[in-house]
Amino acid sequence: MKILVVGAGATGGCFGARLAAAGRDVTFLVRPARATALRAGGLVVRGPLGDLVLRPHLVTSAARPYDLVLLAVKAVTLDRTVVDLTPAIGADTVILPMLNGMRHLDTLAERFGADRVLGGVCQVTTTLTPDGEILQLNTRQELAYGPAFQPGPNRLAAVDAALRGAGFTARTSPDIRQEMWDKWFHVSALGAITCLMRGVVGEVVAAGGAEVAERIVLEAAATAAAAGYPVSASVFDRTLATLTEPGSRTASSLYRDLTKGLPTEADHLIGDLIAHAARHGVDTTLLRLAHTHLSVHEHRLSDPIAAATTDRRLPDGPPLVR
Ligand SMILES: NC(=O)C1=CN([C@@H]2O[C@H](COP(=O)(O)OP(=O)(O)OC[C@H]3O[C@@H](n4cnc5c(N)ncnc54)[C@H](OP(=O)(O)O)[C@@H]3O)[C@@H](O)[C@H]2O)C=CC1
Ligand SMILES: CC(C)(CO)C(=O)C(=O)O
Repeated sequence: MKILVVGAGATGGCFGARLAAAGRDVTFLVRPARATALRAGGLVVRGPLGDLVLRPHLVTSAARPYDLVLLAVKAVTLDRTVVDLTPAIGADTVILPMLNGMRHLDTLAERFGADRVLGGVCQVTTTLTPDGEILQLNTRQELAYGPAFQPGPNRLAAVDAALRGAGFTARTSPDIRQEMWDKWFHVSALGAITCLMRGVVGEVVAAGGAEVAERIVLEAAATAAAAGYPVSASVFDRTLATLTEPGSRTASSLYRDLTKGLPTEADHLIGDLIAHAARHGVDTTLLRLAHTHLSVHEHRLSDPIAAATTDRRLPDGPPLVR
């Protein structure tokens, strides 16, 4: 099975490297700057499971169809990426997105047809270092997938066979939409509290923020329930425990992007959750606060004037109040 991994970043680089190291036929679609870096230094994955250095097969434009496309870009570049990967989609291509959130499923189905789109949940904690290496922050690496729409791709069994036995847990899901909502609930709540407070979980808890974290978890859970995807008690409890654990260094990719000064998936993750909540009349005051906070960051990235005026003092003048 010919596999195209789109994006050799924190997730695509990690799972793609494992697949390539296991002998699968893997090509990475990357943009030119990433291609240059990977040609110079190789694809490097470091972490508690051991280090891996590969000379991956790279293309900077897709010239032919593949059997399986593993889509591993951030939502912020999704629109551009679906254009770039169009030549890779043939009559029998199956697309497995690794993005957090849900909205990308509709984007992919509208562009390429629902019968070739799988839902996917990617359980890994990885980040790109300034050198472009992939750093795995714990030992969990799991990919779950299943039809996102009915009827689903008829090649699911072949996809499953290609992904299994490559050094990470790969499994089909009986209800991938619920699993995606579970992950979305978790990552949005975690992203909201850590970004809002600008700290990892342990720092927020030490500052007295556990109650705020719990209220954010309740808002996210109420939204999932109202949308028809209630999280189970065990998913709820695990997320609440993760977000309120004293001393924990846990954060999310949303927080890592914010603190690195990068564009974030705020709209895709928290904005879209708020939109679902609004449709069902669910109160999301704290999620909206987090979204506003992140939107200021996004605005500042795209507006050089706002960025340049960060340090401007209030002009001298009469006092505003007595
Ligand atoms: N990191 C994590 O721990 C986890 C992340 N996720 C989710 O996975 C998704 C991907 O995140 P992550 O891997 O961390 O993101 P990264 O930013 O680390 O990687 C994305 C990669 O996509 C590349 N890219 C962007 N546009 C294109 C394009 N048009 N063609 C080819 N390559 C492109 C970028 O390359 P370039 O260098 O050119 O910008 C970048 O290397 C997100 O939705 C995230 O929420 C899910 C689970 C865990
Ligand atoms: C589960 C978690 C929080 C792991 O990093 C994640 O998916 C993310 O950071 O985007």
